[in-house]
Amino acid sequence: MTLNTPHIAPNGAEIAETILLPGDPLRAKFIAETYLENVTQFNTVRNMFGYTGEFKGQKVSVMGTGMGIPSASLYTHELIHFFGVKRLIRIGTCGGLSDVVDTFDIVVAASASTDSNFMAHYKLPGTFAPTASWSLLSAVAQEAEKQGVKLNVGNVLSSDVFYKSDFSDNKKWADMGVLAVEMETAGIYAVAAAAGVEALSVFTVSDHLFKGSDTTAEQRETSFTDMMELVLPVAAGL
Ligand SMILES: O=P(O)(O)O[C@H]1O[C@H](CO)[C@@H](O)[C@H]1O
Ligand SMILES: O=c1cc[nH]c(=O)[nH]1
Repeated sequence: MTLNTPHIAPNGAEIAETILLPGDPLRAKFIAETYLENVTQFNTVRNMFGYTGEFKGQKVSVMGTGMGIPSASLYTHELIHFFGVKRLIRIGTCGGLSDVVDTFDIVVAASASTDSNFMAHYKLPGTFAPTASWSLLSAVAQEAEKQGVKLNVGNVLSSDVFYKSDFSDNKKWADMGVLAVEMETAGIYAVAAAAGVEALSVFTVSDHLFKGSDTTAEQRETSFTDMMELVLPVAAGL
């Protein structure tokens, strides 16, 4: 039976139980073309490209989520509930907030604060704390140790607002020890938690909101490659 949803139409093509989720669908295409073998494209709806291939013989999918919690939570819901995805690894960019983080560092979200109202729809009798899967987080930490890669593991802010009307809001999150800002993780962690599946977000710091960044194309390329080399063996369960 071929199952399609309003936003994902594989027409019978396989989606792996583990999926990498960049925000940008063109980045999903680049990852499939650069790192995976025996690739098939499983989604083109709204140009939110999705692919399944193999990394060292193990099936892995990769698909864009778009930007923001409404978009990312919609795709992760469909991937989990209609296509049987069990492990979701967001691979994104983020803006550095904390002093301990520098541009091009790798950040791993152990947890995600948010200014979004998304959690309200769960109607919980309190405040939900979106948290990473320990098995994915510990696997990435072990892989980083093996590769000698430095990680910044902690809380990130998943914000609904890229251009804040009051820039000092960023400082308030930084003062709470929040490492970096991005726009999807709290929603992805909540959707995964509600479904009892695993999720983790890993980022490269593309800019720092309080430190000047004088960056080169080569540095950007290297930091992306470092993140991919860290995450791919984990996604493939190697
Ligand atoms: O690089 P991606 O994964 O899209 O992530 C970050 O970049 C976008 C904003 O430019 C937001 O989606 C934010 O979360
Ligand atoms: O969401 C994001 C991503 C990168 N840089 C930012 O400042 N915000």
